[in-house]
Amino acid sequence: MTQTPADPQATLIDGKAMAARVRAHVARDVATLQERHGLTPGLHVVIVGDNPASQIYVRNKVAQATEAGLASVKHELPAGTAEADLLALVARLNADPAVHGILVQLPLPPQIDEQAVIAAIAPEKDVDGFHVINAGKLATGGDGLVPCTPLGCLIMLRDRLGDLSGLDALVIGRSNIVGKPMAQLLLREHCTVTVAHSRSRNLADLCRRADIVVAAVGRAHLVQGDWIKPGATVIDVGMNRVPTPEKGAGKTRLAGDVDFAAARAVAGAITPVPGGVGPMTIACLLKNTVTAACRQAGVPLPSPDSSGDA
Ligand SMILES: Nc1nc2c(c(=O)[nH]1)N[C@@H](CN(C=O)c1ccc(C(=O)N[C@@H](CCC(=O)O)C(=O)O)cc1)CN2
Ligand SMILES: [Mg+2]
Repeated sequence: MTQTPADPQATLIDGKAMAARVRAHVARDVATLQERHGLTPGLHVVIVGDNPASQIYVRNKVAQATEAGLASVKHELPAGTAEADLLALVARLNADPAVHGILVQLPLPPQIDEQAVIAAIAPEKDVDGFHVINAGKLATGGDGLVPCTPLGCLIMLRDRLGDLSGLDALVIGRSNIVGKPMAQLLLREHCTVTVAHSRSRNLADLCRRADIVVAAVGRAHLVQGDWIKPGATVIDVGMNRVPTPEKGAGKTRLAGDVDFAAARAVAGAITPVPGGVGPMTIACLLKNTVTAACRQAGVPLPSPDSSGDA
């Protein structure tokens, strides 16, 4: 899928369609695991409080896991939950052999230390890939569990570009959840990786050199169309709420970190927001749960593929 002079628009990378393919793959693997080993991967999702966006993400996670054949359970705790009570639930799930994956939805209310909760999850059940053991394995070439959003980005990049070896990749953002693991994954793919962030001075110039741009900085439309190298692949992780006064007071819409319309006229391929990285995040959570279950049960993955497995 290359650009032609008659169609100067970049190819749209359809995260929704790709996520459906990943979920179908997961469902086939789950059916095979049940048939061959009597193993049903179990995913437990914990939500504390009533953040409306988190409620939707958790509902989607549990529904999509159930649809793929996983045993999926939601634990809803009130906003005022004490850290000790959440840690007690995590300890109970750690000890339960039917639970292969544990996810605590972020953000957590202010009385709870997120790092303490992440550290309490057994690393082999940490399907978010946030535990320091999994971060360390990713950084040192081990086979831990990889955070879902960067894993989804990598699957999209591989699908679009095939071998990434030698490409110049710019990751904008240095969070533990996206930017840092994304940079590690791209290094593992033999890219030349630059990590920029909100204080980088020469962002436009760094961007103009990049064959791959992953924007994960959380600033709507930061990346301009004329920063994009012609033909580059642009992955927009941004999920920013911007006001839409034309739709009424207080109304908002979702916007990425990239000026989509301007970048699409220059890039070779680009992810939309919504419908790009977001759906892949949840699909990769299901994929990680199957990986975790196979490792805990000591059975091989039914269909090991090359699409970003850790
Ligand atoms: N424990 C975790 N907490 C959080 C994570 C995470 O990976 N693990 N990531 C985000 C939220 N998130 C998943 O939890 C997530 C966010 C967005 C989407 C998504 O599909 N977005 C849609 C648009 C949704 C909308 O209209 O608001 C899209 O991009 O098409 C999926 C998952 C923070 N917390
Ligand atoms: Mg907090």
